[in-house]
Amino acid sequence: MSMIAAFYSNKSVLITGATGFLGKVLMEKLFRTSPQLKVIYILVRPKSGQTLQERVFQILNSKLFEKVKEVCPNVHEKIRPISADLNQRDFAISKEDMQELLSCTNIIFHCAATVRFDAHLREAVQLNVTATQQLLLMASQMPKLEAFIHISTAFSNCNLSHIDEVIYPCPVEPRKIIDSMEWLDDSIIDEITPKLIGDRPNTYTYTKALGEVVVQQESRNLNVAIVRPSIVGATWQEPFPGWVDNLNGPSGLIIATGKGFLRSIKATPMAVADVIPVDTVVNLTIAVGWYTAVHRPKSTLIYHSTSGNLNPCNWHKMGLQVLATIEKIPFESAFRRPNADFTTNNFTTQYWNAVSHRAPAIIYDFYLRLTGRKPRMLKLMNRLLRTISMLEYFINHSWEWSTNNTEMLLSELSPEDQRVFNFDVRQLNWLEYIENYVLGVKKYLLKEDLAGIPKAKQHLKRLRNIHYLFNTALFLIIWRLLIARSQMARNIWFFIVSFCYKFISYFRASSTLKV
Ligand SMILES: CCCCCCCCCCCCCCCCCCCCCCCCCC(=O)SCCNC(=O)CCNC(=O)[C@H](O)C(C)(C)COP(=O)(O)OP(=O)(O)OC[C@H]1O[C@@H](n2cnc3c(N)ncnc32)[C@H](O)[C@@H]1OP(=O)(O)O
Ligand SMILES: NC(=O)C1=CN([C@@H]2O[C@H](COP(=O)(O)OP(=O)(O)OC[C@H]3O[C@@H](n4cnc5c(N)ncnc54)[C@H](OP(=O)(O)O)[C@@H]3O)[C@@H](O)[C@H]2O)C=CC1
Repeated sequence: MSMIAAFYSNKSVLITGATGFLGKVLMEKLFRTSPQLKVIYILVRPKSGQTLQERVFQILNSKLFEKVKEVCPNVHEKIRPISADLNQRDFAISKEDMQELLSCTNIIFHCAATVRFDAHLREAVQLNVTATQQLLLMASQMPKLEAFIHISTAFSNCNLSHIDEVIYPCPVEPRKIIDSMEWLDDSIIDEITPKLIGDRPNTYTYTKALGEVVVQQESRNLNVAIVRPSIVGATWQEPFPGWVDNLNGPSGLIIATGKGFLRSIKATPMAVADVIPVDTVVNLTIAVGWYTAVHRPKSTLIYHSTSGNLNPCNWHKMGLQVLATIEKIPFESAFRRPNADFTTNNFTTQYWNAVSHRAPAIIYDFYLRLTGRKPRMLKLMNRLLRTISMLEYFINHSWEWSTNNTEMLLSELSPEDQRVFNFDVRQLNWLEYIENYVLGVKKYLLKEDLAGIPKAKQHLKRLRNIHYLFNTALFLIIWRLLIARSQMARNIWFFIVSFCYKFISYFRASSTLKV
């Protein structure tokens, strides 16, 4: 029997961010491996016109939860959604709910965050720093609490190239930042943001670093641990390979490549692509919860959930495998034939953005206008290029993360736990993983049926013919213009024609001689 699974039986777990990508997989795994778990409280806000119950219902009825329902048929009774908004004071939780949380919670997994790279500093501080501080305050009033697990990111210190499993100090104290956000107006915050974030690329990584310092400073006598995942990708094995449900990280770029929108990207091909499957992160997180509660380490331990130092893959290999898979399993209704390349400097990037991204979008918009429809492709392309410019930092740098604590934890697990909560990334076969990832993007994100593959292939053939036709027409037009206007072009043309004529005549003559 798995010791970790047994540990979670009869426990009351509190998860923030349970409706997010990582949170859903965490909840699924906890229920599947510990069906005797007492309850999972999830802090949820109503969203997109859906009530809490409707949101939970939607999650439980998704494909991700199919296996759970087999082992834990009453799973819906064990999820207790609590109305909460982490941006509000006391999270806007009702008194009764707060009382229940304070008196019953055994383990907290704090996953909620804003992961947007362009979030305004005030918004990012509120969710990634202030809410963490408030949650710690709440946790300190929970008599039954055994462990508080905070999910951060491996990029919280991306201004360094070698990152250890320690908390690095921030030049300005998080408390001062929290206070100043309350009285500074937006224009002043906008002005000081670049100075505060320094050599980090965005407010996200900066506020996640502040969040870690808050965890260290305000954890009092709680058992606290921090998990730092790198770029979280689709599931590797569980509950099934390739599951993904949002566009973050590589997923959006895989779609953009497969649909033929993204044809080139500025990247360092040999830089490490530190992607980590979401189920690996979740297995580590659950094991960290167990270890922190049972072994009560004296200090806050940080665990890196990264792949680069144990089983590295680079962007070149990843890109090639993405393209190879898309060729086998094409996406439907592609805009152009998928054929992406890496550029390495600003000039070639700008050139290919103009020629390969914006020009076809302008031509397509022209076609839409001619056929009486509203042009939309250039707008879409500009948004994609803006998104890519924000991700570029992460595909043009390499980092080294030490994984001593993660490896120590792996060695502490029984063989059964190592199997059930496998986070040994050395066993990951990248080519297989990427293939399943692309397939998962097609099935679960784009919701495309595999029966449509022959039609998608047919569409790509049509696009190839249009491409050839377009290039031939373009060549003929340019040639016609040149011939009409330039004596030199005419001379070159006559030289080529006479050269070809002589060449053919020579071959004819030599073959006649042989006969
Ligand atoms: C030799 C040949 C080789 C061949 C070569 C082949 C080459 C081909 C290669 C093939 C691929 C190989 C893999 C390479 C992947 C590398 C990825 C690295 C990522 C690392 C990041 C992780 C680091 C840190 C990890 C962490 O710790 S944190 C988690 C990560 N956090 C995020 O990833 C949030 C990012 N996003 C935002 O920050 C917001 O999205 C925002 C951008 C502000 C826009 O924001 P906004 O414009 O306001 O609006 P949105 O609604 O958000 O989006 C607006 C529109 O863009 C769409 N769209 C949103 N996203 C994405 C996305 N990703 N990718 C694409 N599209 C996206 C959305 O569909 C919407 O489209 P539309 O509706 O217009 O049609
Ligand atoms: N995805 C990645 O590549 C990586 C993620 N991480 C970390 O993992 C954690 C989870 O990320 P991920 O699942 O990808 O992110 P998602 O964006 O998918 O999920 C974020 C979660 O936070 C919740 N949330 C946001 N704002 C509020 C609020 N005001 N009140 C209540 N809940 C709120 C969201 O709820 P709602 O559904 O209502 O919006 C959602 O459940 C984060 O801490 C992130 O920093 C770390 C490294 C990489």
